Amino acid sequence: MRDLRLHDNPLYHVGDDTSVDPVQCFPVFIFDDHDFAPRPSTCRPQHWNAVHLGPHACRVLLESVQDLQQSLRHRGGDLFLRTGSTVPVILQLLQDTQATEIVWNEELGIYEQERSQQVLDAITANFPHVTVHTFCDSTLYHPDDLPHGAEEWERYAHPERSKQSKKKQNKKQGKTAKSSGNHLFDRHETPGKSSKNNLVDLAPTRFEGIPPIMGDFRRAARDKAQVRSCLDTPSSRIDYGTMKNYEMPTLENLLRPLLCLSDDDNLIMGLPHSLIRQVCHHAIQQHDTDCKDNLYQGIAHGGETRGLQHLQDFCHHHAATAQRNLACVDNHQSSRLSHYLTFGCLSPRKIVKESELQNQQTNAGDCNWLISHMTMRDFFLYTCLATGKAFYLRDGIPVNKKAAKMIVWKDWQNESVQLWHQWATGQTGLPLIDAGLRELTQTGYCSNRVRQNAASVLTKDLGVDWRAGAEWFQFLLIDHCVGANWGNWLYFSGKGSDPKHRHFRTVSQALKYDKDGVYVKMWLPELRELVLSFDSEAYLRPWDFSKEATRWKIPIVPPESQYTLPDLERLRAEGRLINS
Ligand SMILES: Cc1cc2nc3c(=O)[nH]c(=O)nc-3n(C[C@H](O)[C@H](O)[C@H](O)COP(=O)(O)OP(=O)(O)OC[C@H]3O[C@@H](n4cnc5c(N)ncnc54)[C@H](O)[C@@H]3O)c2cc1C
Repeated sequence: MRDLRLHDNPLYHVGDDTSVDPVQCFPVFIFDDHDFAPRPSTCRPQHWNAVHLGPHACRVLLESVQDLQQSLRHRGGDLFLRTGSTVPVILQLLQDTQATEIVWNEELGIYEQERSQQVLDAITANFPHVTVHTFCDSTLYHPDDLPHGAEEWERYAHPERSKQSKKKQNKKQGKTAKSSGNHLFDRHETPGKSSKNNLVDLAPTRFEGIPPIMGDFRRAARDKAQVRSCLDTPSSRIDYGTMKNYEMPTLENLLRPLLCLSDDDNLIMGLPHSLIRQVCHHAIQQHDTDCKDNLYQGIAHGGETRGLQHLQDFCHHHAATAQRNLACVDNHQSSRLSHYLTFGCLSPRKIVKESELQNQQTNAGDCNWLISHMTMRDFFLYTCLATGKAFYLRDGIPVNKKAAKMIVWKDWQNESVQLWHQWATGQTGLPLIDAGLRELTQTGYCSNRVRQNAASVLTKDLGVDWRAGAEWFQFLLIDHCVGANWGNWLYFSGKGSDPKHRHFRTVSQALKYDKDGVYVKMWLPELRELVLSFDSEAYLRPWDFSKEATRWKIPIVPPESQYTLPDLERLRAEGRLINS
């Protein structure tokens, strides 16, 4: 599901280095029912449901599959579509095609890995002669190229420290696992599996010793691993096979389990079915809407073809002047590449390659930030793999344990459920947060700045279990990716890898990153109607503007807690705080 592209995709190069005859190939995509149907939520299993793939992500997925099918058809092949449950579908396919090899790219997440294991076990049991190849192709660095074992990670993350204790290390070095080199098809056997299979090793034990701090990870990964070169589009040696194909499902079809929720069904994240249906309708409306018609350019479509065009355009015309820190970003201010990466319509190596090309052409570091963000993304993806199930625990994996202890989660009682509802539906009274949740509901996207603030308020101000926020984001985001979403939630809730324990003061953030109030006005029509002021600050903290204050809802957290100390002092000195 996360490799919907032809460029830089090892699936289309299997056999390049071995066989003489062309390889017959049947590219298949399975719409697995489990991805679209409600399942128990992680944080309130008895009462609430969640879904693996929300409506906006479904839309982008469908567009990406459609695009890939078109591209394969242009090459004389096809993308064969199936629906149902992955395991029986694959067994049936092996039966129908009499294939001797099967290849897939791994999805990076613990539950995703469990599914992959189930498929592997079923194949081993039913088709012992079939060889399985698995790849890990959604990260910048290949897992085989990263350091192995705690000592090697430490050595690359802290070369200075390591030099000092070289003597000590030399003794131990014999015990350190060896890196497996830099070959394209290096893979690790999973112990106990048939030796003919070529399986990439993504078990948590493989990543033992991975640094919990982002800077350390990036340094070690950069210094130890090379970014592998991009593969061309499919090998010309592929002979596309033919078999029965099925119709592309419609988005309505995929969203049926959500569109048909009834009173007997558990609520998705405790929220009314009407809201869930509303999100579905937004997604359906945006399907095939041309983003150029959209004033805000907020609708992002899926597919490799669009992804490659957008990447080129962004790197060459906008990356140098991008302002990704703002609350309101269109697709010139921030790259808007995340949904292409999520579904594998673009490979991270392709992004780095295009960035380097632009850097060379301008002899400047226009795209350095983008390259650096690809290693940041790897940090979250690999941390997720390394952490295993602890990644989903309420108390998380804090690097700053002392500070993490200060965050106490409220029990799920009436008060916290109400706070949760207000936050999730964009009714907190804090314009930046409410605008963010509304934008997410309608489009499936909001900027990194807004995501950070929303996470900080829910966890550090309201004390609501971070996993509820992560699951609601999982439902809403077009670019949902387990490592990036859950990892960032852990980070900003104070239960993850943020050593500084950042606490965002949302009003001050709005004063800095949405200073003209463009963003909040765009997403909060009621604020626009209520506040008719020339002073843009009135939109960012309406309760402090006398006329409007009486009619604007009082924020659910004390407003003064949402200013930095310098802002609070300045505004107090100027006599501009009325209700704070
Ligand atoms: C609470 C929270 C949840 C998030 N959930 C996701 C998610 O599910 N999927 C996702 O791709 N990103 C997630 N992010 C990270 C980030 O917000 C988005 O990647 C970014 O906003 C997407 O917009 P863009 O493509 O224009 O990014 P840009 O700012 O242009 O960055 C370029 C690329 O770098 C990567 N990137 C940037 N920041 C991060 C980051 N903090 N963590 C990981 N990768 C990053 C993304 O692939 C992004 O496309 C989350 C951040 C927070 C705070």
